[in-house]
Amino acid sequence: MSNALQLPIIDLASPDRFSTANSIRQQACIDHGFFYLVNHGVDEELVKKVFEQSSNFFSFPIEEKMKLAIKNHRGYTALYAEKLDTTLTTKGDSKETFYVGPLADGLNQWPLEEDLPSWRSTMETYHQKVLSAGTKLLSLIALSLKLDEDFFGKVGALNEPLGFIRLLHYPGSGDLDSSSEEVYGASAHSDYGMITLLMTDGVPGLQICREKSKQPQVWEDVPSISGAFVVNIGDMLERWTNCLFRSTLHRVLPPRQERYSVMIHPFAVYA
Ligand SMILES: O=C(O)CCC(=O)C(=O)O
Ligand SMILES: [Fe+2]
Repeated sequence: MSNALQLPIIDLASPDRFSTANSIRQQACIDHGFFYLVNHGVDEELVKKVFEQSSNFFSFPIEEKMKLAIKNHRGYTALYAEKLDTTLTTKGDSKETFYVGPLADGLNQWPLEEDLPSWRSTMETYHQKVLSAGTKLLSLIALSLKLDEDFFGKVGALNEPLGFIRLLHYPGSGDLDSSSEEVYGASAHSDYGMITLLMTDGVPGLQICREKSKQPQVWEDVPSISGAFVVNIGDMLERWTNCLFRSTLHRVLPPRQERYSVMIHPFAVYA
């Protein structure tokens, strides 16, 4: 069963920080665990380039992509290689992924510049810009918890920005083997870390289940808003707030037409 829902919209540039922090607390983080973020300062042109470059990489033949197979949590994972809901007995999620980790430690794997010009610089710029939006958002989240704006910085949660970008490609149903198995684009899970900032190409598929222990589970569609990030609270922030904030279960249905998304878990993913 699924319904469309209206998630709260949070304006990162709003001058009224205290009222924004109140909306973040109640509607965004307590009621839903998911919200839209607008006026976040990440340029639309840059987002467009990230999607173009993502599509350029995923359109390579599998042998080429496997040359960058995942190592140190960076690089390529093939279709069906990951299964976010480990209780499922199906073959895996119908998506392929490319991971870009923190920029400073030299562990990232990059496509060759001659194969994909500006690929690396596009991803590096995106990484930095989203990290900066995430830092601003965390100061509002701190305010919403009645903490000092710079609380997360002071306790060291931003010291080493362990940002991981995940580029995702969900092939359309016409490009997948038809099977009777129940395969998801991304099966049901909650995210680790503090927050996730997600951008999609607008193709539907994302759903959330706000009451994970209620049976039968109710899944609601999350429509995309052009240019807005979909932000969700991760397990660590749920833990740190003693379950006041919600790390909401979500999944992606296998899309009929192909779908791209890009997400980043900006901070403290291992802590
Ligand atoms: O592609 C999406 O819309 C969300 C995917 C997701 O939730 C994840 O990979 O953690
Ligand atoms: Fe997720």
